[in-house]
Amino acid sequence: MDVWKNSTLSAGPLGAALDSAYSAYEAILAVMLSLRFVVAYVVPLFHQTWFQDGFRLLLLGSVMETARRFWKKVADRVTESVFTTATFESPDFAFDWVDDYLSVNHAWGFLTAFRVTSAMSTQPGVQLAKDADFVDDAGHPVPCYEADADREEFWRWRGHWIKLSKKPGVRHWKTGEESEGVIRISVYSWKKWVLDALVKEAREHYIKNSKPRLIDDSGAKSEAVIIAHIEQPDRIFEWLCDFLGSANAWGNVRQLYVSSRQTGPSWGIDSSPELEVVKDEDMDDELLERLKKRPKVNYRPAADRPQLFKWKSHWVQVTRDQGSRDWRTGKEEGGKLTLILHNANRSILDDLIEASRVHFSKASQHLVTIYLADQYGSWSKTITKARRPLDTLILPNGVLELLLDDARDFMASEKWYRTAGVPHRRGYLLYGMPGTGKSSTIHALASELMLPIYSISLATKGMDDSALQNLVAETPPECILSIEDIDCAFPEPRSAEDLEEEEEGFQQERAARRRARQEDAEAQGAELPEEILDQMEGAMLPPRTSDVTLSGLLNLIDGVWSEEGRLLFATTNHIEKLDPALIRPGRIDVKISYTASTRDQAARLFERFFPPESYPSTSGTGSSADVPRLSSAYVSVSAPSRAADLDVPRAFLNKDEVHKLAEEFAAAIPEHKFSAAALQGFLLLWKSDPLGAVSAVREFVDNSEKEEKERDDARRKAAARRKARRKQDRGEDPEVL
Ligand SMILES: Nc1ncnc2c1ncn2[C@@H]1O[C@H](COP(=O)(O)OP(=O)(O)OP(=O)(O)O)[C@@H](O)[C@H]1O
Repeated sequence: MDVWKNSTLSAGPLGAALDSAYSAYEAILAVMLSLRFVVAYVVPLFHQTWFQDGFRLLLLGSVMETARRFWKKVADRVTESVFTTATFESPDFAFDWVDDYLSVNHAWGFLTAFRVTSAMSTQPGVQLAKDADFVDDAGHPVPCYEADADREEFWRWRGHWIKLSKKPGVRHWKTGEESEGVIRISVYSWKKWVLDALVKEAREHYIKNSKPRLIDDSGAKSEAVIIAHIEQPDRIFEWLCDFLGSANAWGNVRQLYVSSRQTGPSWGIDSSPELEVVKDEDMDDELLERLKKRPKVNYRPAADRPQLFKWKSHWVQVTRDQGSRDWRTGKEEGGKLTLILHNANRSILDDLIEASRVHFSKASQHLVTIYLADQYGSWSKTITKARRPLDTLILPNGVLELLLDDARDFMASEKWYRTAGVPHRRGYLLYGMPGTGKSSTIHALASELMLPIYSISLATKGMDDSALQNLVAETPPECILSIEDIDCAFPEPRSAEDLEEEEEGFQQERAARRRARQEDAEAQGAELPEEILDQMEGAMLPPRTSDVTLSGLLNLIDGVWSEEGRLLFATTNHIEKLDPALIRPGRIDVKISYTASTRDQAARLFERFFPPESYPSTSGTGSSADVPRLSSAYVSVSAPSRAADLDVPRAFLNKDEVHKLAEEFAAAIPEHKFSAAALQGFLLLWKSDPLGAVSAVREFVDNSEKEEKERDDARRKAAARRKARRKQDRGEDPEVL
């Protein structure tokens, strides 16, 4: 038939008939051949006993297999109608609900297959009570058994038989969150409500009692949670750090940074209080006492596994991502906190942030927070100082009251400003010689008005208009914006000689200012590290000019960002350098001049230092230990010897006596000669001996005047030397000095 197949001719009806006939013939032939084969070879086999047995077995097997299949079909049908089956897959929350519920209710009681791990605080508790310690008393991890049911398990729940199986999934390396795990539950009941009730109960149990499994912030569960990222140096970062510390959120943190520096926010991780110094034979009592004063150890959580803590019955997961650290100050920048609320209700996040704000404000109500600007335009450093009572400032009568009333009135009249179409801003300029209380005034006002201070020093190297704009844009509506050394924005063309001279004067001024700040902090029992002092004065090194322009400053004052009820305080030691446009009314509304102390101020300062009924009426208790520390600053003043016997009861100076001493002290001080800072420095030397202070004040004045004269002479000589050098350089004949 190949002929037909390959033929290009059409076969036609006759061809087709012939073809069919031939096919039939072939089929008959095949059947006959098969029959012949069967008769010849197979039939005889049936006479063989072994074949008959084998055949019977085969037949039986087929029948049995058919019956099994039939039964399975029937059983599946019955199961489908009688059982309710559910599958739970991780990382869905439903997996955790039932996983936890089954574990807690010992549903896997007869199971013999487990996955055993050293306990992780994140997983639902098999054989572990919730919130149990996951390490033993010696600090070693305890084992944790988890069901690994590759076969089915039966469990009786509320009168129903339940068939269980579980395939544990894969764990996330960091959070322990599980994925690809499967739990299958079949309830022997066709009523779906039994399964429903089980799932509901498991869910409720999980929400009420269980510590949730940590979750990955990019994971599938994120739809059912709220994830919030908070970055440094935002203020909320600081509130939260403080709050999380108080909520013991870092209680179980395992990776810590340990340092003796006390900078940065408080994380609430304290060193063990029960540590005690044990005296040994190499230790005398003095050393023991000294060792007992343990330095504070600062623990910071490293970027570690997320931590879970409960806040108002809500589970909150927090992860800390570390920013970069300044190698010099150890201060961290660009850190991040990620909060995951195991709840999709956003109002809980609002509540949490509000609670942290309130907590922060309460904790710092006796403190003033000062945010310091860096040259990159961010508020990168924060310091807190004790509040400064107004009466610690000795200013001409009425000045403080005026400032305070004005600021209060301004803050209370936002509506008036709006209705009158006047920009709601108020500018104050405090100007005058260094050390007369300008910064202290801002500090005291901030304390009284309970406002944070945002402090920018225009002398900060690299500060420019755009940094200034960024900084101001980031300040909150209610704050004091303090711009120090505002005159730096107005450099004058100066000769090299002027510059050199100015630099010399500046360095002296700078040293005095640092000393005053350090002493101020010490008087409050604090210590200002060098880097903070640098920052407080903007790490100002020559040239003491700024890249900030007049228009930049005017923009700052006039710009839209200034109309939010902020109090602007500008300070300068050189009002004469300021452009009149900057300080015209509307930009600067109140100008206060700070001068060297009058006699009256000196007397008040003395009385503030020595309250009545606190000091013995005889001299001799001056702390000689203080002298070396401060003497370099305020010429040599000899402290009296500690001759008086402290055990002998003596009368204390009463109000009149103190007043009299104050007048005596003030009489020795020339009017408008010494700044309050200078007088304060002197009085600090005698802080426990008012009589000694009075008897030494004349020497102090004489020495100071002498020193000033020497300084002037030295400055004049240096200037003359420079002039002579320049003449020589020009080839002229230098005058002989
Ligand atoms: N009028 C004052 N009353 C009380 N203490 C003062 C007064 N003036 C200065 N002091 C003290 O002197 C120190 C320095 O004061 P402060 O920094 O306020 O001066 P300042 O005028 O801002 O100086 P500068 O212009 O150098 O910044 C502080 O310890 C402060 O307590």
